[in-house]
Amino acid sequence: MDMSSSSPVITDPAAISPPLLGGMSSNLMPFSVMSGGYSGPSMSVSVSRRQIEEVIVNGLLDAMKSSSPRKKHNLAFDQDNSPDDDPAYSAWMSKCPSALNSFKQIVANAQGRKIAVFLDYDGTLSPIVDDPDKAFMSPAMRGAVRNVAKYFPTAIVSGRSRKKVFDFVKLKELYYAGSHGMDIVTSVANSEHGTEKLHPLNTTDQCKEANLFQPACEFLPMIDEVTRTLVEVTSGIEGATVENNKFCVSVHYRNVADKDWKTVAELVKEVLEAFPRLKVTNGRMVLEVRPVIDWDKGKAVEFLLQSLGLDEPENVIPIYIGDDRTDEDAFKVLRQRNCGYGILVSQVPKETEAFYSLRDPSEVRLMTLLPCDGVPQFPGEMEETLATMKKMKGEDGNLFLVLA
Ligand SMILES: O=P(O)(O)OC[C@H]1O[C@H](O[C@H]2O[C@H](CO)[C@@H](O)[C@H](O)[C@H]2O)[C@H](O)[C@@H](O)[C@@H]1O
Repeated sequence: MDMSSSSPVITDPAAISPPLLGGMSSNLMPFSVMSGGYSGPSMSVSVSRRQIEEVIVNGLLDAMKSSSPRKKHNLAFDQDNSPDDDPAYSAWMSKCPSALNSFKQIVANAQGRKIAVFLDYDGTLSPIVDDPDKAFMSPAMRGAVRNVAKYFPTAIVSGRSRKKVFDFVKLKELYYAGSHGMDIVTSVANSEHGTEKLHPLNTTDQCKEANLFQPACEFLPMIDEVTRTLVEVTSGIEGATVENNKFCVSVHYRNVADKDWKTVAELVKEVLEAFPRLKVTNGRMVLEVRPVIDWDKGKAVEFLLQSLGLDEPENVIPIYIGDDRTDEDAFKVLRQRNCGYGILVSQVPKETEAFYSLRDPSEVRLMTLLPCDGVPQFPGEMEETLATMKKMKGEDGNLFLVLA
C-alpha cells in the first residue's frame, strides 16, 4: 500500500481528514503535529503525504515503545531491580501511595457506605505473560475474588471478549464487561446485593437479547473483517499475533523483535485507512483497534453502577483496580464523580488518574484478603498480618495464604 508515488503535496489541514487520520486515536498523535504542524489556516508550510504518514507511524511507534516500560535490570546481579531501590518510584509513591498502606483510611472512608469492586483482568488478576492464551489466574487469586464477591458486588472490566475473560475467571457470581466495556450483561434478579445479577452462561451472544448492553453492536461485521485483514497482513512478522475480542481487536507485538515494531505500526495504520470508523489505542505491548464511539471502561463503570442500583455517590464507594491505559478512563470517572478510588497496578511510575497504587497481582490479592467488612480474617494487627503476608509470596509471585 505504498501511496508515496502518487501523493500530492498537502498544505491544507482539511486535506488530511479521514480516512488518513480518522483511524488514529488522538492520544497517539504526536503533540507537535497537532499543535505545530496544522495549527491554523494561516499555515503555509508544505508537507508531503509521505511525511505526514511518517509522523503518524512514528507517533504510533513512540506510543508502542512506552506502552509497557520494563523494570530496570540490575546487571551486577542479573535480576530486576525492586521498585524499592528506585528513587523515581519512591517519589511517585508519595503522589500515588500504596493502597495496602492506606487500607485503614480507605476502610474508614467507606464506613456506612456500600462498596462496589471493579477489577481489570490482565496484569491485575493475572500476571502478564508472553502468550495471551495462557494468562491464567491462580486458584488462590480466584478464591480471593470469590471471597470479595461474597461481600460486595464485583465486576470484571476487561479488554478481552466477555466469553474469554469468563473462561479465565470462571466465577458465575461476578458481573462481566468485556471488549473494554462494550459488552455488558445485566440480568436476573439477585437477592444477595439487592441488585440485578449477571449470569454470563445463561446468555447467548446475540445483540437483540434484552439483557445485553452492546453499544458497538453494529461494528461486529467490521471487526470480523478488520481482524481477517490484520491477520493476513501481519502473518509475515515473526511473533505478531492478532486476537479478536469481539468488539475490538488486539494486535500483539510483545513477541516481535524491536526492529519490526515500526512495520507493525505501519501495517496497522495502512489497514485502518480503509476503516475510518475504527481507531487504534495502545495497551501493554498491544495495539487495540476499536470502534470510534464514545464508550470506554469509565462509561462501563457508570453504566454498571446505574444498572446495579449503586448510582448514589454519597452512599457508594466504587473501587476500581487496573494496570493499563484503558483503565485510566475508569479512574478518571471516579475522580470526576468524587467518589471511590482508582488503584493502579504498576511497578514503574506512571501518569495516572488513580488515587492509590499496588505493585503487582500478588498485592492485588493481598488487598482482597484484608478485612473490608470490618471482620478481620486473620488474627493479629493488620500491619503485622501485612508484613507477614508480604513475605509469603509463592513461586508464581502470588501469595499462597488460604482463606479460612
Ligand atoms: O483490559 P484487560 O483485561 O487488561 O485486557 C487488555 C489486554 O490484555 C491482554 O493482553 C495483555 O496481556 C497478555 C497476557 O499477559 C500479554 O501477552 C499482552 O502483551 C498484554 O497486552 C489481552 O490479550 C488483550 O487482548 C487485551 O486487550
